[in-house]
Amino acid sequence: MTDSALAMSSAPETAAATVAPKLAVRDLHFYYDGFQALKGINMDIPEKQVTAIIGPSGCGKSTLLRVFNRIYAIYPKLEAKGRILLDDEDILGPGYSLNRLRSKVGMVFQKPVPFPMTIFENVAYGIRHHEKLSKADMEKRVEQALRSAALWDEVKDKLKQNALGLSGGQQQRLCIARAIALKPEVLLLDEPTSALDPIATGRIEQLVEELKSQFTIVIVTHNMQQAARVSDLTAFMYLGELIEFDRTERIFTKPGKKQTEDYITGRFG
Ligand SMILES: Nc1ncnc2c1ncn2[C@@H]1O[C@H](COP(=O)(O)OP(=O)(O)OP(=O)(O)O)[C@@H](O)[C@H]1O
Repeated sequence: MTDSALAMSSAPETAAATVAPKLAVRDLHFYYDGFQALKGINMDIPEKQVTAIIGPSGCGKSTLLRVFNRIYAIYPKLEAKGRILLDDEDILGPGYSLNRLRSKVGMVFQKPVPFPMTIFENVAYGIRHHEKLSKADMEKRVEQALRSAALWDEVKDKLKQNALGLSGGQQQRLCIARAIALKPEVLLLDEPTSALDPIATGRIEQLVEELKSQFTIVIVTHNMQQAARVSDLTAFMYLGELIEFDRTERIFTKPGKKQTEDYITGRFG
């Protein structure tokens, strides 16, 4: 990110300046086997707000999102340099265990990927990995997660049915329920509606709006209207750099950079 963009992200008019950052990204660089996909990213992601990441294909949106829960950690040739502070603690540091990170940062992918097991088990499975709950408490927790994901009413009478029998939109809400059942603090959504029809998309967008009172949400989207509808802040990336990061309203009405303006007006990308 350039100095001026960094200054902009901490300007008084931005939400980032008025709400304490939940995630603070500091001079982040990322390499795929020597190829640099992220170049010196700096940004403050505020708590309990929705931050959208937009930009043309290949600009590094998904890479940035994935670094937030260190998905790359299992591949030896991928490397992140810099710091990402979650509540002031560096999640890239050697002392921060993946298990701890995964309990604090949940992720939902582009294509809904339910496990081939019952609807109930899909949500309970991850909880068991992190906590030992009584049967009654587990049932309560699963119900709570399904309610928060706006799916309970549709599945409460078929919790023992296989999750693969749900519609695509229901499967994606199940994946959101699975992520929030672990009570994360940050929820990462990687193009969560790109495989869904407009009605299912609308439900997920409404859900994002509801969930932001409980979670800090970061969403990668190709769909600029979606970013404009659901997010409080928008980050525009291009070729691995964070070009501009500001309140969504401002990005879409009065962007500070020509590249941002060209992108949102459809002149490139
Ligand atoms: N596993 C990988 N190995 C090597 N290079 C990769 C890998 N994944 C992504 N890249 C490269 O890193 C850059 C950023 O990719 P990334 O997937 O983060 O972009 P994106 O903005 O999310 O794109 P899209 O909108 O198409 O999903 C691209 O140049 C891409 O080719």
